[in-house]
Amino acid sequence: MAAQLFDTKKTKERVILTAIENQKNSQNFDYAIEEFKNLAVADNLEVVDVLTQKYDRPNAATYFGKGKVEELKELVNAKEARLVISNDDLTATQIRNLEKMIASDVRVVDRTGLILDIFAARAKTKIAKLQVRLAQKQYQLPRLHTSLANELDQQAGAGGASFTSRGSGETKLELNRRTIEEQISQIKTELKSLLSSSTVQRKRRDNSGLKRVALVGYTNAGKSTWMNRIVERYSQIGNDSEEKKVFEKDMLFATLDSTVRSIRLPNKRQFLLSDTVGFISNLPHNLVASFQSTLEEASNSDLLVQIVDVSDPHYRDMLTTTSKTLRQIGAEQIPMVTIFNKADKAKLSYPERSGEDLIASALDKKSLEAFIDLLNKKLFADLKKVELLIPFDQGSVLSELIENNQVLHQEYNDKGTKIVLELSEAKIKQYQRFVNI
Ligand SMILES: Nc1nc2c(ncn2[C@@H]2O[C@H](COP(=O)(O)OP(=O)(O)OP(=O)(O)O)[C@@H](O)[C@H]2O)c(=O)[nH]1
Ligand SMILES: [Mg+2]
Repeated sequence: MAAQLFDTKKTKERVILTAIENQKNSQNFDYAIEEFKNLAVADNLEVVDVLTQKYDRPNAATYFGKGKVEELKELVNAKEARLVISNDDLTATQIRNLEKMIASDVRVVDRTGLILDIFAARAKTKIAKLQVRLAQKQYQLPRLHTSLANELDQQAGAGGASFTSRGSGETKLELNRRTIEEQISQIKTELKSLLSSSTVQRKRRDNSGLKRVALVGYTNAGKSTWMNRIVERYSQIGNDSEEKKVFEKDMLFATLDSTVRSIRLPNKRQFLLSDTVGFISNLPHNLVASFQSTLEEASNSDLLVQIVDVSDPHYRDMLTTTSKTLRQIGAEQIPMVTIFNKADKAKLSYPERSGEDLIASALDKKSLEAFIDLLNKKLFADLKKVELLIPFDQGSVLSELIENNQVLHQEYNDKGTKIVLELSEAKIKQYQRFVNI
């Protein structure tokens, strides 16, 4: 990847981006190009030009039409680019043909390859690194062709081939196919053993019965920042909240793994909050396991909190991308509130509530309170007020109830302690025998 290969050289790979505008994407085409450019920049590449063509169906052999490929070739020479990236996925044939027609030392890759490259640079934990490597291998396999095979000859056994690296080894396409297949099965085995001993599993098996809230939304919207502000203020264990913080940074895909934290509000209501990987259009989510766990996290929630950067002129497109992704993963039925974040930057007044929405800034204390207020209303709407009578010999039940719930009223009679509190249906069932009727 760019980061691996060029960090030492301190030069950026010069790249030309290419895209086809068709009936389907023409409405948001400008935005699609901007998003594409941002991805390239996130991969430490220097975009020297963008070449587009209006075309309803990409050419099966060369993606672009013949004339356009000529134009691309001239542009590559004029701008001294060594890399061409297509906004659509390319087949092995298209890659091979384009590389042949442009120049032998120019690499052609596609958007999915680019996203995987960014992921490879961002992955920090051993599991995340292996997951991305697995995705890269699975992605390479059907796209294997001679020049990639050369590269793999040199890289076999190393930490995963990046598309900006080049080799000049002997071509052994079949051998390389088998090598990749073996690497895939090795990575899978390694991942399996790592995952079985990791906390990821423990989290999945969580049966605390606590409600789950997932922060979702477009990449760089401020999800991790909200997570950290909430953890700082309301984390279960106050003192080590520093340790519980997640990585927040002004970059695409700062977060690659989902993280779950237990939150306890001053009114004793508790829930699990998860920070997830950011969305972007045409996300290769079936490829990357870290996405799958994120998406699982989102689709197993009781409430989604969508964060959107309202200071971005394209925030409406970002909302559309998020709803499309949620639909794809079958999470569109889960109740959702939307935080129009970075209101400070957008110079809007905040915090301001409108129905299920909140205009807010993650940097503002009042916004945090408004957010918690909204959460309280949405997440705990199913709580019912009940009166329980706890006999005196059931002291531990009473203390557990007091510890975990806000007690609205408490008094004693000759049979035991009478308390009034709000409980979920499930909890009412659990304490059915104490319900005072
Ligand atoms: N001005 C301003 N900046 C914010 C606000 N919320 C977040 N940021 C900044 O936005 C950048 C991105 O924040 P993150 O929390 O990392 O965003 P994310 O949604 O987790 O991004 P990914 O993990 O990359 O998908 C950081 O530099 C934050 O400091 C806000 O309300 N106002
Ligand atoms: Mg994040």
